[in-house]
Amino acid sequence: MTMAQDSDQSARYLKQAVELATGNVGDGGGPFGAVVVTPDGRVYEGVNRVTRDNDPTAHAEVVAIRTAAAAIGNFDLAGSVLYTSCEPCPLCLSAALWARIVRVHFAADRHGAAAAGFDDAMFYEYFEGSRPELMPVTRSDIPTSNAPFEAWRHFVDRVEY
Ligand SMILES: Nc1nc2[nH]cnc2c(=O)[nH]1
Repeated sequence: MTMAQDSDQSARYLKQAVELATGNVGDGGGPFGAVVVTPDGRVYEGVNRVTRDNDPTAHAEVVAIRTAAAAIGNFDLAGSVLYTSCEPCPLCLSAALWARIVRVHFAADRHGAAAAGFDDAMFYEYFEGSRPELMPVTRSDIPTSNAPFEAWRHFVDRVEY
């Protein structure tokens, strides 16, 4: 594929993600949509389902990743590209990293989301270290802290991910 064809395809999938996001508003969901495209060209869609499913993790990108992984029958989406209507929040970025997504394209950014009342930009500040008060995280190192990892290392049939 030439670079021009590649960028045409990117524009098409990004437009698809934005259309999903806009359509999702009328369906009672948040204004976010996403598309996962696998290396062999299969396309999986996701829309934000947080309020409809009472699931705070049901961001469009996470829904698209879950849909793709379930359809393919593999938790590893290596080589797949994620197109999303809005800059992925830290949750969605983490989901993409765990899925081994190779690249992310987004349309609107965290500031556009903030202007619409969403906390994406604030959560970035938390991860950058400037808003620790948002959610303190503390460690208690108990005697069995590492027992689960020891069990994992010794389990010969483990499926690594
Ligand atoms: N990128 C993104 N940001 C969000 N902020 C709130 N919901 C979402 C979502 O589904 N996707």
